[in-house]
Amino acid sequence: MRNTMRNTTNPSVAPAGIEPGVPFHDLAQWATKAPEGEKLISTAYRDKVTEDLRFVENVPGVHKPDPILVADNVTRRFGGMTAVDVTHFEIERHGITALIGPNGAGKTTFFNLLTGFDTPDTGSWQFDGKDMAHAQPEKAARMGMVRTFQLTKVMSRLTVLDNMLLGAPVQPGEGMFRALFPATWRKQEKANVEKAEALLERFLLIKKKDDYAGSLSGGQRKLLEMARALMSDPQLVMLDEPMAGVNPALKQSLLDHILALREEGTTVLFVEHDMNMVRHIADWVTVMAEGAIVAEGQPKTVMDDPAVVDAYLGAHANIDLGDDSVLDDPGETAETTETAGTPEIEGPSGTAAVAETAKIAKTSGIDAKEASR
Ligand SMILES: Nc1ncnc2c1ncn2[C@@H]1O[C@H](COP(=O)(O)OP(=O)(O)OP(=O)(O)O)[C@@H](O)[C@H]1O
Repeated sequence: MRNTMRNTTNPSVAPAGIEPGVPFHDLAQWATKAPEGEKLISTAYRDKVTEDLRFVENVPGVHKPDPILVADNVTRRFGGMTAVDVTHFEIERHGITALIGPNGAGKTTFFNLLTGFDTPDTGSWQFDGKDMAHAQPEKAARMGMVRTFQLTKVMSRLTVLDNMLLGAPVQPGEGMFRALFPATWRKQEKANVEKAEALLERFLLIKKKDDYAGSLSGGQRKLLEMARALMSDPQLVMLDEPMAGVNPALKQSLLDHILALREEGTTVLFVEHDMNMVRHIADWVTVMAEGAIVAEGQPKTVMDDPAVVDAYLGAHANIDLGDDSVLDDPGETAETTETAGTPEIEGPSGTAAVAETAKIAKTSGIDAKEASR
């Protein structure tokens, strides 16, 4: 495997703590290791995934060489309508997999099922070899599987830093642990704050850490939600429409963060309608329509397939297939719904806030009362 991790000022010297060829999993440290003005660039995982997927057949439900998630016969019906009917689905470890398809194809419902936010009528799936079919969101998060939402679920009336701390992994028996070992608990809390700050630094939100999350723009909320998802050092991050509502300036930043995740060894599954993004960063594309997986394969093969374009991408196909300039075009405003710098303290309050906080806290297994303090 070729390793091209390099230090941009002195290519022969990797930053301290980063060994060539050795995956570097400590995200918080990663965020602080790159010297000022430099980027760590590695293609080790991209190379591995490209190699692994090179000879995989482009057929729905195909087996992959090193799957981190394997799902079988997952169905979900709403009344008489079948929203999800997936016979077999695998996600290649360390890869970036895009899940695409027309509106109403069942992508979000499938996400909800896999992460324990909804219950299937039938089906089973294993994450890293462990059965997950009945796992609640907090258990899924503890096991290394976290997600973000199409409409961000940041807590408007909590500070940016407190939102980050909601994503910190829970300590087993936290209440008693805290009472019996206050010093150890304080040490853990300090470590969580340090990790949160390092991630905020990396996601360019550190200056906002004491601001209410409600004052962030739409794009910044997406960044915050992604940063919060990383607090538990997940192995698999599932992003539901990360680009929706993000202005072009922040799109590039989001793309870079997703690419960086792969190079740290994190597996990414994302739902997206922005075909330009899919084509730029996906190692593998899976197409859903009417609840089923109807095509999957190498991005180029799938996205250039006229049958897929006509039948499944529909209205989204003409946006930017083949048009690289969309990412850089500052004049593109069609998807820009964010209002950078405009305070918009809305969102949950009172009991609604507590309920909402509890829901988010559950994804990381946090005690809800603690989260809403
Ligand atoms: N809670 C629900 N009750 C009833 N029907 C639902 C529910 N959630 C989803 N559906 C239906 O299930 C189908 C799949 O919806 P889903 O949101 O999963 O599609 P999607 O592919 O994510 O769409 P989009 O790209 O627009 O987000 C749709 O017909 C939707 O109306």
